[in-house]
Amino acid sequence: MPLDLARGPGLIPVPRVAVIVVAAGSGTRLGGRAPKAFVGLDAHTILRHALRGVFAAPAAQVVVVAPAGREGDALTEALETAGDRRDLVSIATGGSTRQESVQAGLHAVWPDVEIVLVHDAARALTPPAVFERVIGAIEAGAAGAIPVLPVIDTIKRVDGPAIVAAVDRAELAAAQTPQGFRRDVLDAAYAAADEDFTDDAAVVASAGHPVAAVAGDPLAFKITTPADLERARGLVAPVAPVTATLDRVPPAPRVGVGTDVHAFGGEGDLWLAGLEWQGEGALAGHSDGDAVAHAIVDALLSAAGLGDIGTHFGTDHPEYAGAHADAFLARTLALVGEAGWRIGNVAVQVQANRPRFASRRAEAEAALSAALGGASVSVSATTTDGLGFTGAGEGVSAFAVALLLPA
Ligand SMILES: Nc1ccn([C@@H]2O[C@H](COP(=O)(O)OP(=O)(O)OP(=O)(O)O)[C@@H](O)[C@H]2O)c(=O)n1
Ligand SMILES: C[C@](O)(CO)[C@H](O)COP(=O)(O)O
Repeated sequence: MPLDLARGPGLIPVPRVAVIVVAAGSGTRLGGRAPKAFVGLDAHTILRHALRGVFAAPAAQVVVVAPAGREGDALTEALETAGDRRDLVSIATGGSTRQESVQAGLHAVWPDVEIVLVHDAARALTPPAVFERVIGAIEAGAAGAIPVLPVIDTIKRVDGPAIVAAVDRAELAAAQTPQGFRRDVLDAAYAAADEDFTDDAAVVASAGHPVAAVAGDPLAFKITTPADLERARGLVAPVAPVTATLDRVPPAPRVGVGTDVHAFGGEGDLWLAGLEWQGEGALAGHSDGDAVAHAIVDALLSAAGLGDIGTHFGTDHPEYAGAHADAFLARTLALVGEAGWRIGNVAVQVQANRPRFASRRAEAEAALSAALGGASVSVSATTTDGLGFTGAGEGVSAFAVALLLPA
């Protein structure tokens, strides 16, 4: 039965659509160092690219289903993509199968939502028009609709190494996402499902509902293997000027800058440049106030185009309250690595009357380098001839520069 709603200039409300973005898979076939959704395509992750397409669709709610432990990062990606639609974002924790992750997302869908689309983050380059076709089919009366592409290869049925039969490919289609359903149909089908299916259309079909097909899009391919990742990276890479060279242009290195300031007045001993300075006054801050480490974090994140320290370590990440440099730097190293970068070098300068760095400079460089996986880190220190707040001994300032190279 069609949803009894039509688009009109303020007369009849349009049905409210939620998009569940399942991003909790591990990506074993990709073989990456991070959950697949957090692997970089360019300066941004697969999840960020997927969310761009989702936020371009007419969604009233966007539920991102994240791997356990990565909910904060998923929230960051969603909020940064949402722009002025941040109120639409919800986060859920995924399960060990796609079906469990979808179920977790369904629990987070708001009560007034009438149409639910389920979309693989791994189909990161899906054009917004695909979302519109799926929504349109449901508004027109389908209980469910999925995008499909014709199968282009000749298909055989096999038994081990033996070809058993030819299969008529005209009867086949390759299923993509977003897969959309009337909310009541999807909820009931998921509640009743007693086996594991690879897509939502199969869950709904097992509950006895017909599912319609709409045209898919080649750009909605799923990033599954390293070859898929290369293809996606090629599609998002800026086009090199034809005059530059006939050879492939390698990705350019990127530099970033960061500064941080903390006032004295914290509790306990001072922590600065990854070292504990017993007998020196502590800096105040949400974490340990290590301005040197924080300036380095900002420099690395800015070089990678990943925002700044507030983006990844703000008050919505309570696990970093009181944390020391090693926790901040290790996480930052992972973030830039997942985005496809390795550290060339980092240089940081401290402005402070105290502590005196001369006797511990090598120790500080070693501690910061170790936290950054062995990257080259140089530390310099200066006073400001009694000028400014550092000259008055009120606090510490640090300025860092970082160079990133394509991984
Ligand atoms: N437990 C899972 C498994 C998959 N997915 C999501 O479902 C989509 C399709 O999964 P797919 O990419 O095929 O699976 P992965 O588990 O990510 O990869 P692999 O099978 O290679 O491990 C992806 O966006 C993935 O993040 C999920 O949210 N939770
Ligand atoms: C929903 C889906 O994208 C349909 O193609 C699904 O994730 C497929 O998973 P699989 O890797 O093809 O099993």
